[in-house]
Amino acid sequence: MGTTVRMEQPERVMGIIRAIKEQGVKKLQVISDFDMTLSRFGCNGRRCPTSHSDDVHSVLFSICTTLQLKDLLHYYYPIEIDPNRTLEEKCPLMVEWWTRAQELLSQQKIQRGDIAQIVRESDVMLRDGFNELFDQLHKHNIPLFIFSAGVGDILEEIIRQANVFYSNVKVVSNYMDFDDKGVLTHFKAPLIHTYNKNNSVLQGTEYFQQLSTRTSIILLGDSMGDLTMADGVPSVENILKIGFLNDKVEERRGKYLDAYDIVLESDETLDVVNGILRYILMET
Ligand SMILES: Nc1ccn([C@@H]2O[C@H](COP(=O)(O)O)[C@@H](O)[C@H]2O)c(=O)n1
Ligand SMILES: [Mg+2]
Repeated sequence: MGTTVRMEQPERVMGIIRAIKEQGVKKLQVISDFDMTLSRFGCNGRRCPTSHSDDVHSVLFSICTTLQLKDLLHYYYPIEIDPNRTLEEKCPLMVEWWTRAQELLSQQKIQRGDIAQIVRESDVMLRDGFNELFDQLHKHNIPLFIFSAGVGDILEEIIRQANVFYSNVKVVSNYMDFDDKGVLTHFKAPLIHTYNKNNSVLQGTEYFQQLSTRTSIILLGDSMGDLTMADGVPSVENILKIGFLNDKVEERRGKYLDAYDIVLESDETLDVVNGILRYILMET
């Protein structure tokens, strides 16, 4: 299926991009979701796994756990993306999903040192064009904040194995906690799920405060929950929201077009993002 780029207000979008360019690279920061935004949604006709590893057939997980994680995914994921349910309905169910999945993972006696193997065995893939995105941001000293409800230890290892975990990349996510023998016992608080990716889980990080001069933002997400990721930025002047609409495209298009400035349908690449960045970074 071909890729489609949609915008409800193309003139407004051009205005935001021009304003970001005029403000200059020193004012820019990128805030991005990880799973299904920086990583691919589909590969070879199948769904790619997320950093939760529900679909990873790791020799380190019991078959029973793999099946239970899959059952959870099949039950809760349709709720997560249901455009007809309210946030009030979804939030407690998301907490339930994350809590149950984290408990299952915590029973697996995963060793800190196993994470690299779990990632190597997994089919998780970054979107085509990830090298250009990470390299350009690093070259121009543009901070990249990855705000993910996935598993931080796994996603950090994914970008490390892709050789793009540069010094300008900061990750906030759900992190594993290990005992003194390096065995996973539980996950650290706060629990970050799809619909609480906002300032409420960033207390104490001071990340956005340190970047208070970076008032131009490019926000990348794939969920309606990703739209609040920049809420903690003190004084936003220009924000360009780019949304990957990966699944249930027809049903969700209307809401995505209302919320995101640019909506990318069936696009497994970062080409549009890279094209916009190239234009912004181009010397005039
Ligand atoms: N057990 C779980 C729980 C959630 N997911 C998916 O992970 C995504 C969250 O990560 P982001 O980087 O996108 O914030 C979310 O969209 C869930 O569908 C999962 O795969 N397994
Ligand atoms: Mg996502």
